[in-house]
Amino acid sequence: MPRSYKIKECFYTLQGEGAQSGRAAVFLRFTGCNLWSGREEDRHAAVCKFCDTDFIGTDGTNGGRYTQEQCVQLVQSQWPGGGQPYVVCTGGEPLLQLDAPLIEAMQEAGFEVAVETNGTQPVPEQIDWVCVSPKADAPLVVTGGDEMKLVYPQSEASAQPERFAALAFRHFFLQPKDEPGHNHTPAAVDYCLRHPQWRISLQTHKIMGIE
Ligand SMILES: C[S@@+](CC[C@H](N)C(=O)[O-])C[C@H]1O[C@@H](n2cnc3c(N)ncnc32)[C@H](O)[C@@H]1O
Ligand SMILES: Nc1nc2[nH]cc(C(=O)O)c2c(=O)[nH]1
Ligand code: SF4
Ligand SMILES: [Mg+2]
Repeated sequence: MPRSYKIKECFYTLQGEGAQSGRAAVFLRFTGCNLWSGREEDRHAAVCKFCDTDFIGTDGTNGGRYTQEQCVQLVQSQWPGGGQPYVVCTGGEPLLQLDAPLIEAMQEAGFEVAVETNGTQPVPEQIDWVCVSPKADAPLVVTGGDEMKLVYPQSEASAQPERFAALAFRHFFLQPKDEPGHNHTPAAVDYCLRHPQWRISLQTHKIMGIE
């Protein structure tokens, strides 16, 4: 039996966040995370408490259990043609499942492959774009990449931006934490004004009302 990947959902939209914001992309969302079960009753005790995403199961749009070949076919089926095909692997924590053979198969199909990761798992080196979003109190093993996208604020001292500012990333973003009843954008703006190494990343898909 070939190995299978558990996919929550797969859809075509614009990347809403970070340096690639505005770019058309297929999102491949892997099921499961190592920092939260995904169940609301466990959120208060999770390592990562502010997650905005449902990553349980395989019941989303185009979700399912897929072989490597089926994953590539699914991703290809979402791309409209033209431009540089681009896939963003996210989750949950994609690097619990995404491996070098699947990355290479998507690249052979013409895709540039990006990953959104919490930085707790090693990154296969052939990936084209690495976005790391560290979480307070989770071990950070990925200390370089294309972009650091830190959700701000995280109250814990271990997630202050200063802790990450000297790491080997090309771009440094603060992304205001989306938290019901709070507006964290002014604090993130203020931090960026005082520390020009950092830029703001707004979740523009939420502003636009798209996936
Ligand atoms: C849902 S995560 C999946 C990928 C990976 N597990 C991670 O944390 O990077 C995708 C992105 O959304 C960010 N994110 C999650 N919840 C958020 C929230 N409430 N407000 C702002 N960004 C959030 C994460 O930090 C990460 O950059
Ligand atoms: N449009 C859009 N952009 C995104 N960038 C990162 C996302 C994610 O959930 O990983 C995301 C997402 O869910 N939608
Ligand atoms: S690490 Fe990522 S997917 Fe996991 S709970 Fe946190 S934000 Fe959500
Ligand atoms: Mg999202």
